[in-house]
Amino acid sequence: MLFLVLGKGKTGSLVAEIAHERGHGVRALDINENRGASALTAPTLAGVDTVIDFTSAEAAVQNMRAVLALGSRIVVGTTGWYAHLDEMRSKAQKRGALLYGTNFSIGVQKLFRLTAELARLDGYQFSISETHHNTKLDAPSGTALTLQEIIHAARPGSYVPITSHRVGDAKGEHIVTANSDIDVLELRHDAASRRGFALGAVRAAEWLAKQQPGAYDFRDIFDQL
Ligand SMILES: NC(=O)C1=CN([C@@H]2O[C@H](COP(=O)(O)OP(=O)(O)OC[C@H]3O[C@@H](n4cnc5c(N)ncnc54)[C@H](OP(=O)(O)O)[C@@H]3O)[C@@H](O)[C@H]2O)C=CC1
Ligand SMILES: O=C(O)C1=N[C@H](C(=O)O)C[C@H](O)C1
Repeated sequence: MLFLVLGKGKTGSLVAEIAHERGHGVRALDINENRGASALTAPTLAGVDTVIDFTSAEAAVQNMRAVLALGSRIVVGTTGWYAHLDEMRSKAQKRGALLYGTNFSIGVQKLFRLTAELARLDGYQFSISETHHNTKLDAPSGTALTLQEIIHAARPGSYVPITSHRVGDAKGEHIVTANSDIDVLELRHDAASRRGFALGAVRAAEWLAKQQPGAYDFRDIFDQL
């Protein structure tokens, strides 16, 4: 397959490396080559199976609009753009295809499922802590917001605070804590490197290349990889 990776930063560069290791053709664009989604034209996308975006929230929205308008497929790992989710889902259901996820690590997908199970426990107060590198632009992390949404789905209206920490080059730690008067339960995922995110994104791009137009959340499809 041929993938076009948008963003040559910490994660995008690893996505390109892993896609190449898995035998795919890879092209990559940085901000100077794709400012305002300027590179995302029909000639650039001709022959590309899936575009993969690890840029910024503002750029990702511009990139999704351009890719979907041309009827192409895009995997979006970038976080912080979810105020535009309904718009992007509706565009992708008509033309192209979109797969998005706050976290492409399979370990975190398991954490999501375990959190849904834990959140069914009565008599506990839930809280979330996330720790990332100090160049991260969004807070709370997309993953922490997903964890909060999962707990709210089980316990509507409950107070679930998120604490964000920014430390050195921390790759991404998420802790879900359930506190009662008699005990404390914790679920913790700590990324040792960015490889889990990048590998998940490449596998998602391989999967999306074979799908019909539509909008897909990585949480709903990772079992199919
Ligand atoms: N879903 C997941 O599993 C994961 C999600 N993420 C998310 O991915 C995003 C990127 O993270 P990370 O790699 O750490 O960030 P980086 O800042 O290291 O990389 C982002 C890169 O994208 C570049 N860029 C900005 N706009 C464009 C554009 N229009 N076209 C091409 N490149 C562009 C930036 O350039 P410049 O710096 O010059 O602006 C930068 O080099 C974040 O939102 C992060 O939260 C990260 C890891 C896992
Ligand atoms: O910016 C990051 O680095 C990460 N961002 C994602 C998020 O916001 O949850 C996923 C992962 O934790 C790494």
